[in-house]
Amino acid sequence: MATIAEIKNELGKVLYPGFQKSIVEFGFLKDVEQNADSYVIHLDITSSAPEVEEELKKNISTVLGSIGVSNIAFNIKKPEAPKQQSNSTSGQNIAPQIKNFVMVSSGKGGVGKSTTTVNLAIAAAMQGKKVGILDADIYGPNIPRMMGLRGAEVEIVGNKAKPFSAYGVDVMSMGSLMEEGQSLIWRGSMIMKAIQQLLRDILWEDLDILFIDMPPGTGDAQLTLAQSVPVTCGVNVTTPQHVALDDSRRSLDMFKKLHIPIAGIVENMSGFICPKCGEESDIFGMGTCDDLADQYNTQVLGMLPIEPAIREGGDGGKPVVYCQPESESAKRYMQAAAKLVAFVDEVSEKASNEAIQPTTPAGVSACSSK
Ligand SMILES: Nc1ncnc2c1ncn2[C@@H]1O[C@H](COP(=O)(O)OP(=O)(O)OP(=O)(O)O)[C@@H](O)[C@H]1O
Repeated sequence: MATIAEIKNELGKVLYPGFQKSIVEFGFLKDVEQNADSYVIHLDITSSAPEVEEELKKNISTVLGSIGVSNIAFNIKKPEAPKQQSNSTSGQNIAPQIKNFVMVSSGKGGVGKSTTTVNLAIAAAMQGKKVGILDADIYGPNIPRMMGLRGAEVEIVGNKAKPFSAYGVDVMSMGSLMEEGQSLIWRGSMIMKAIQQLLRDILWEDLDILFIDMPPGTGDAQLTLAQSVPVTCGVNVTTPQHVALDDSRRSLDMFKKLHIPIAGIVENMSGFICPKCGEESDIFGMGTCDDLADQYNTQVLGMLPIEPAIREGGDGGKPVVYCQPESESAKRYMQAAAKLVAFVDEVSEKASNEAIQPTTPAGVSACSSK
């Protein structure tokens, strides 16, 4: 007769469908109870998709069968299935009022991902789109500062939070929901819940495009997003040095594995524009992203120079594209946004959301190479 400890130990081998972490690591296993004639496995999962539940039951039965336990009952708590048509791999589309989602990613931190998100989003709004920014960079949420919203109080309506509005764009950030300076150690399950709440519990209006500033790298946040909403396309931000490009490849590979169309690469800190004479000089290299774009069958959306006005705009909450529209950087952001908007329009016209979603079967991680 197996003990509860042995059963829990075996359950540590059961991966959560679509991820490479176990139900125990995610904190989804709540309890194991022994009744007169069965063991009850209590789970609290984040997906409402029936296939996730089925897959879990099957895998748990197999694993426990290997230690001679066959009399199993399940008590699975899960969110209510959304009524809307389901588009993403988990069977969810938790923010159906948003037409398009643009995931802005980078292979590593500090390359200018948030700066790019802010300026591209405002540029798209200036070109007539109804735009929002979701700052999902849980490790360094700095969009509020960049949008001049630092310290602004979140307004709660009913049980939802109302996005801020700045420079013609709706904005919500983890930074506005956490206390300033608060640093959290995020476990996988917390990241998943946080990302889903940022989509579900924020009063997003009907938007043409929601730009999502992701944490750097390729982790649970990216996977959760791709499983929660149909992501229209991804934008990769990198600096031109070859070491940065190597990290970028990981981020671009992630888009491919998640079946997210790649709208393009933004080469940031590409050359330096002298604020005194306006001359452009090469510092980290320029144009190195062209080959990368070719390899991934995509385009370079723009090459943004190191321009003090960009940093000042970010630090001071006065985005360059809006506040200094005559600057070289502002013009390049406008061009990059025009290319991006054209791509978004093309993807959403050509393919139904269903067709552009991750297609990995339950139980196979979207990021595994199997
Ligand atoms: N082209 C640029 N010219 C001048 N300064 C820039 C440029 N791009 C970004 N910066 C500055 O570099 C710093 C880092 O930028 P940002 O916060 O956008 O990077 P990030 O990739 O989002 O970082 P993190 O990984 O911490 O979220 C900021 O101070 C920003 O103002």
